[in-house]
Amino acid sequence: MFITEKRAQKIINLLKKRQKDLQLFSDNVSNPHNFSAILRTSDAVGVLYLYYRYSGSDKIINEDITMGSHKWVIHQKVPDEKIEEFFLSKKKEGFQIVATSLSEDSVHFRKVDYTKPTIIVVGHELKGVSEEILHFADKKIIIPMYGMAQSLNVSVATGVILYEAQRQREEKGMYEKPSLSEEEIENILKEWSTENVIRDKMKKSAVKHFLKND
Ligand SMILES: C[S@@+](CC[C@H](N)C(=O)[O-])C[C@H]1O[C@@H](n2cnc3c(N)ncnc32)[C@H](O)[C@@H]1O
Repeated sequence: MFITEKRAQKIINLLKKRQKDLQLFSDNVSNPHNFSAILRTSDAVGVLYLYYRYSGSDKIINEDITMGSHKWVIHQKVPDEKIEEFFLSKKKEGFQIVATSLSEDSVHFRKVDYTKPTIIVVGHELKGVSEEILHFADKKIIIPMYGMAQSLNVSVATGVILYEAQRQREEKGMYEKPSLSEEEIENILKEWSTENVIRDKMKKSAVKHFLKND
């Protein structure tokens, strides 16, 4: 074990609030600031799984923006050739696919029941969500816009939608009852405890400690 009991308890408490059936898919959000802000909001709302497609070559996570939150959200890249398989398997697992789309046939984002197993799809800064993924959407949603600009920044839009999901889930008491089983919590805790994440943190604090006492 690389962590103290106190820290382990803190992680367990966090995992008890994680909403394993509220997931996010980032369809080629390409600006690391945006992607990192999305990760940070996901952590705040209790999202455990964030999937993403990314074709850029830059590092997609900016740690100055995530402020460490990326360590507590499981983020997995889905390769292009696995997109279809990914969404078909999510549907099979019982997830509704809710994709953002600035089109006229989209419904108001608050008209969706986010207490159901849901995967929310947000899209590229210029191109939006790809047709390929819109094809799998059970619902298309829009945040009403009353200004001059046609759309919101993608990380802002994600925050607005995720906090509506959080509001609905809070109302239903879904943060009071863990969605992860004890076994799942134990496995994630084990993984997070031994991952470089925590070892790095320990190393950093050890370095600080040594520096102080130098
Ligand atoms: C800047 S927008 C993309 C605009 C693009 N021209 C389009 O038509 O989709 C980037 C992403 O932010 C999210 N977004 C921005 N404004 C939104 C809104 N009003 N409703 C829903 N999603 C929005 C969506 O995920 C969108 O794919």
